[in-house]
Amino acid sequence: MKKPTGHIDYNDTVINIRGLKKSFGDLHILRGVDLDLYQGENLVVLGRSGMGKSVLIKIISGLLKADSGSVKVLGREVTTISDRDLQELRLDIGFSFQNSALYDSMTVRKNLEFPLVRNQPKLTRAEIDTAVETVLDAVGLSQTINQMPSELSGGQRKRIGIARTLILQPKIMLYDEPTAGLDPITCIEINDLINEVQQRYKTSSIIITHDMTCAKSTGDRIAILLDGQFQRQGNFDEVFDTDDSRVKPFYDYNFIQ
Ligand SMILES: Nc1ncnc2c1ncn2[C@@H]1O[C@H](COP(=O)(O)OP(=O)(O)OP(=O)(O)O)[C@@H](O)[C@H]1O
Repeated sequence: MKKPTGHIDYNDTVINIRGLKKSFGDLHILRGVDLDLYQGENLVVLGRSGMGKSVLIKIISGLLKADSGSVKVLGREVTTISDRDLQELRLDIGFSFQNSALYDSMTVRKNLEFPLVRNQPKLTRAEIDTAVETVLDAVGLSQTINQMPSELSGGQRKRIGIARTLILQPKIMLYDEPTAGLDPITCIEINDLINEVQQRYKTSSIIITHDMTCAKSTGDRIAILLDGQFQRQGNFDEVFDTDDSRVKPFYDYNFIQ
């Protein structure tokens, strides 16, 4: 499916990162990262393994602490935020993990209800049912409501994982390698779903991927993390219009070999 033209507001940002640094001992991973995410935008983050892409989104969502720099998410400075405010902010951030992180002992329905019941205890049974049915419909898996995760394919688990994130109606989605380990057809379906989520839920998203088809079909903008900083940003064609030997292999490996 062709990428739909979104509703990106380039006058409004939901994430602003300036001078972000993070080291683990002598390993200097993020070395002064600057990045903005615009309202309604899908931003794809590329970079070699170990460059710190996952560390970056963990810092954005408050799962890891920055060493220095500023990380503003929906106007809140997460480097100095209180635990209570962070908990509240996290409700606006949907984190789609690589392994889908479903509870294997619960049905799809229970998996989807779980974050709702925990975070919105006053909802009625009917409101919970409607919310579950709505997100399942959004990811095209209404028929799986009573199934166990073990009965689902990898692509279906990925979709349910995304649905479970969407049920809290986050403003920001963070996707960590959404197509990893999936066959090419299922990858295309997940890419389409990411674009549908952007349109339907008006989310702003960061998508970490090594999959160039995913980058091309979901990214309004691509940012490449090189040596601890974002050194190339632009649309897909712009970032790969280069002879930089650190950048070209991403493209060549996927599209030429
Ligand atoms: N909690 C931690 N403690 C120590 N080192 C860590 C921690 N988290 C990440 N690292 C290190 O930081 C580096 C960056 O890790 P990260 O997972 O962000 O890489 P990545 O760019 O997402 O890689 P990949 O593409 O392989 O997923 C790695 O060397 C990793 O070992």
